[in-house]
Amino acid sequence: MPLQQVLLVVNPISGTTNKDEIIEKVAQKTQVLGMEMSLYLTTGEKDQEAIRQRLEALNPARVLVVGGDGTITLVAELLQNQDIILGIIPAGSANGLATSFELPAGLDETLDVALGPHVGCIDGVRINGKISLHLSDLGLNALLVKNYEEGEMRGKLGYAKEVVKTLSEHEIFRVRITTPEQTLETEAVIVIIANAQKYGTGVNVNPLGNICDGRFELVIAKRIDVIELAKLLTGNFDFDPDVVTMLSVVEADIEILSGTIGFQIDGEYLGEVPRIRADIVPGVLQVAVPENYYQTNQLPAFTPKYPNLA
Ligand SMILES: Nc1ncnc2c1ncn2[C@@H]1O[C@H](COP(=O)(O)OP(=O)(O)OP(=O)(O)O)[C@@H](O)[C@H]1O
Repeated sequence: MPLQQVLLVVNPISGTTNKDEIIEKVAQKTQVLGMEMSLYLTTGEKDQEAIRQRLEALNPARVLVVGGDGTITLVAELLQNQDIILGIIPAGSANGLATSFELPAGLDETLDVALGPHVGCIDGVRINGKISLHLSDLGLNALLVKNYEEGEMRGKLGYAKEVVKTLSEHEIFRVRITTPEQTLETEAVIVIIANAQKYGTGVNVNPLGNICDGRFELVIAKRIDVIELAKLLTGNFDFDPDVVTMLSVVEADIEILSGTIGFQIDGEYLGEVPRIRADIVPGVLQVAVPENYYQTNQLPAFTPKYPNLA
């Protein structure tokens, strides 16, 4: 029988983790498990096309990704609706997706999960034709992402500096949100389109979120309010409806009535837009998760789409 193929995609420049040690360990573990590993190092140029070719040539059962959200999203786009499990080895400055799956801290434990038998699913949210797997938004945070991308300082200090700048220059906009259930017109500083619960920074914006429930949430903050922000951060979702509204939906049409506003998908700033349409694409990805993931999160058990791989 041919050996099971594993493609390891590594972004050599993401975060500060030593990638050589990870590559070495994956090589050892796959060998012990009777799998064959191939390595692809990203270059920052035409990586998606190069990975697509390797997927076609190798037909792997799994793709392990070592990088931040950018690299994971790049690979995840190629794995949609495929018979391939994604294993995440977080090694970026933003690891939002890893946070959602509560991956263990140590490298050995992370690899055991990434190569292990437990599989979860991720819904996608299709926004203006692009797939968001995590968190996207209009307004305040998109402006922060833009400022951070354009700023010269990286890391937490650079981020903090841009938070202060962004809070001083953010704008309040008028928005009309139409869902199958209702139409809502309101002022907002941010409209978050949330598939997951937390941003990569650990900020919990969507306590109700489940990444595989066939729905996504809209979190609309009408103004910046310290008390409501503290509630969000501590997972208390008894919001003052005058400040924060949450809607759980399968589709939404979001129109900016006061012109255009900054928009970001999964940490990538995409410019100002007058309108977005979003709808859920259930279970587009299969992801290796820790054994107790479903129990600790009180989620119904997930039956893999391709049980032969689990
Ligand atoms: N070999 C490379 N050289 C330079 N840039 C690269 C290389 N490989 C990938 N990249 C770039 O790395 C970015 C993705 O980084 P990723 O999100 O995985 O890590 P990160 O440390 O969280 O990054 P960031 O701090 O930019 O969010 C993409 O912009 C991609 O073009």
